[in-house]
Amino acid sequence: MASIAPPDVIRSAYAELVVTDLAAARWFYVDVLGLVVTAETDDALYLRAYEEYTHHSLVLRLGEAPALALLSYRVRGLQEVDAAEAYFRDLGVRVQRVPAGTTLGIGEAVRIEDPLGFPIEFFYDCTHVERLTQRYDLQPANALSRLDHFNVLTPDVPAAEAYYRKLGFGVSETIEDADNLYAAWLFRKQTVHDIALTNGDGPRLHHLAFAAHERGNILSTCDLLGALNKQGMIERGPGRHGVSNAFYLYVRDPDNHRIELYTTDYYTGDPDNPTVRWDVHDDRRRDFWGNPVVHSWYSEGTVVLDLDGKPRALGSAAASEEKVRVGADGFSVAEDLGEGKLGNQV
Ligand SMILES: O=S(=O)(O)c1ccc(O)c(O)c1
Ligand SMILES: [Fe+2]
Repeated sequence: MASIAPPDVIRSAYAELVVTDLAAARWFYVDVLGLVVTAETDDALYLRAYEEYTHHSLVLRLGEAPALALLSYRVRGLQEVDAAEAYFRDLGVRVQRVPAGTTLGIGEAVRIEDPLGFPIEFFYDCTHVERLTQRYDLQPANALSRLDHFNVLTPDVPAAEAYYRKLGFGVSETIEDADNLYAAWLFRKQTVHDIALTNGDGPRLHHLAFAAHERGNILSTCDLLGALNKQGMIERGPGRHGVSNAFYLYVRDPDNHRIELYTTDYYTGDPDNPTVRWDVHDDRRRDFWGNPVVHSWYSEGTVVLDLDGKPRALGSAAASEEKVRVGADGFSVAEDLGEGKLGNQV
């Protein structure tokens, strides 16, 4: 029997995070990161970045405990929402068809619990709102332009990569060695990734990333956090990634969700775009300047909910990149060298 074609996914479009203090989250995402409020209710905030005309790219919903409630992809038309329903019913995963307005601003959609254990949505119709690309009168120094990607923790990266390749995603970069595939970056839009797969106990969310137009926007967030004496919210960076070539900063929000600010990756739109394969022993892979990766970046992630809002149990990862002896991480080599010495110091 002919296999059913996957839905035509355009891009990673929005995520819904559960936060335990909506006012604290509003301060962080609006007053500090500068996201724009499209809509606000007693228990939810609908936020977007300056280049976005679709209703939102981030929903913050008040709840008991921090969690990821949904990762949502936009597809190329309502017929692709139908295609998503057919594809995933055939795949045998849990599928829900939800009416327009289930999420404010979003039309009819299909929601699934994907084979990796994540709550995923596919939609097309949505409310259009003012695109603020040239509203320089509103934009702060650290303005963000758009949601760029999701990064998820999963115990079986090879299986996850195969699942997303079957969904029509291209593989832009990987981190591997002879025995393991530790991480993979996959795309539908013509940049490095819409989804990245990070080896670790999962399903958990590793981070959501927003793109900025230039490094200065990201450095302004660093300066703002310092000025507010909130520099402790910076987890990793600023720096230059090896994988993706992007300039980056990772911050943790009041509920410890990880947000990446990201700029200047590269075009991947030609059909023969080559996959960049990094050896896990190359200490430029995670930070091109060889700066160490902090332990929390490897070990911590956000709990994921199922479609009933219940936290998912975790599967444990077999291999661990963190344990591979690499100078850049400092951390792993330092363990070998005893107290205080960084592996990349002579
Ligand atoms: O740290 S990595 O260089 O592997 C990296 C590359 C791109 C990303 O978006 C990321 O979060 C992490
Ligand atoms: Fe990222």
